[in-house]
Amino acid sequence: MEGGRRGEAAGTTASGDGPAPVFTLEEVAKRNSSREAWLVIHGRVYDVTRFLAEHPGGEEVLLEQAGKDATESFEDVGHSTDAREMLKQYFIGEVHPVSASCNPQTSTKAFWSTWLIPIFGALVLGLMYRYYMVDGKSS
Ligand code: HEM
Repeated sequence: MEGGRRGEAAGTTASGDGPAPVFTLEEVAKRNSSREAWLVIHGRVYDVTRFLAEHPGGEEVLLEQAGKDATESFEDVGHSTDAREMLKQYFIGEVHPVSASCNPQTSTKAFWSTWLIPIFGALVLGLMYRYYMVDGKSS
């Protein structure tokens, strides 16, 4: 496959064994131009610089996402299995877990799921308990 050959020829750093390099979101954010374009998809960092001109969806959309977490846009397009396979060629490392949790996008989501929803659930349960207990006693 042509795509595979290109990936190997460029000697992708993280394709071998051993732990993958870890990057913070700040490091990724600096690579946001056609000179150097990195993006994050599902917590993994991809260097798409040499893919810009080849992307079937165009260079524009990749540059728009460069330096950022592109998971949502990548998934919204409904990329094929082939496209997902291609990701491997551009993989350069993982996102630092702490820097990822500082990402305003994900941390807002984490806040809702880890705190607000359980607190709300507990409140509803508490109210229901009170309501039924009081009701039960009075009748
Ligand atoms: C390294 C990451 C990416 C790879 C390897 C990739 C690969 C591909 C491939 C192979 C296609 C052809 C259709 C398919 O097979 O699904 C495609 C289409 C497309 N991609 Fe990407 N893509 C990447 C990231 C993105 C991102 C971040 C966006 C942001 C919006 C995007 C937007 C699109 C669009 C709009 C199309 C055209 C869909 C169409 O015409 O039907 N892609 N991509």
